[in-house]
Amino acid sequence: MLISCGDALIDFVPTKNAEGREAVMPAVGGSCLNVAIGIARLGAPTGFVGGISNDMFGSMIAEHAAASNVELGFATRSDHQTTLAFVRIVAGESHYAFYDAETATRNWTFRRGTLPFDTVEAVHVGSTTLVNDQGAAETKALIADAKATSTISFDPNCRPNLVKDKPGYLARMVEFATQADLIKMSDVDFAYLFGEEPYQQRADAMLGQGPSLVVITRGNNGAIAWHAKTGQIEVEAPKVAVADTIGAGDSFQAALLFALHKQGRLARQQLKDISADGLRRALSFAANCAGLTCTRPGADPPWSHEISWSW
Ligand SMILES: OC[C@H]1O[C@](O)(CO)[C@@H](O)[C@@H]1O
Repeated sequence: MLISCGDALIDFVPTKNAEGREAVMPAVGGSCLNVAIGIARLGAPTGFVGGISNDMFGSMIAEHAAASNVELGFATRSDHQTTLAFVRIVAGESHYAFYDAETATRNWTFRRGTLPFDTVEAVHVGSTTLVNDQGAAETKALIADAKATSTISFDPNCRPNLVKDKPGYLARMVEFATQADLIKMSDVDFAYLFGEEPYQQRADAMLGQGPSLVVITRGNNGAIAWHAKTGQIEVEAPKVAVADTIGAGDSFQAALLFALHKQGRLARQQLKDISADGLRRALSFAANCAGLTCTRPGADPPWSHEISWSW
């Protein structure tokens, strides 16, 4: 099975009501839950680790995840409120205002011994969970136990307005990156973390510290990957009518992990040995799944019956 560990929340997605006035639509989100939902909908057994509230929004999250076939037995349910994220789209980019003090997402603990790591092919971590000290510490403990048997996937999914101490956050992101086998980030995240540094230079530095695959997604400009064995591979994004980009990167990550799983290339050594052709197919599959997600509002990754391309 695959595990995604981190944030689950409700996004309030901008829309218009029948009179054309501004309105918001609640939609289940949170990068790490989106990744779990994306993998499960494509058809691989997937569990979610993180906090889910017992409140009304928490029930909405749990029902939505379960309906997408995500195993929730490893999640921590609590009476803390659900994190809420209000989204505004500015020049095509999603901006988030988080209501996240003392929420269920922050009050999650990794319960040692409860996860069957010997049957877990990969663990995905990242996003807003890593902004606060407790979430980062719990995630580190989970990685320490998972690392011997499972591939570690990481997406910083930076949300700058949550970051209070940027140098500390940057150091933490670099530390998580060195723990990962597979790193994916958007071009916007890259610019936030590393400024004008050339992609290739940073990717090479990351590959030298343990990871075997680094991917940068670039919206409608596709994605570029650097792999220790196959070198640089670039794939295009499909041309689509964009509703919004919420969850597109999460959908990309879910589909990439799913494709590698289907190819039998997700385990650490298998990923190191993947062929250029296999990696290109997996990346194209991911770009197509992300494109489909962009055509619908909120984080709504595709189900296997909705896709025609193969991994
Ligand atoms: O996780 C932080 C935010 O990022 C998203 O996952 C999209 O990538 C949203 O659903 C969420 O509000």
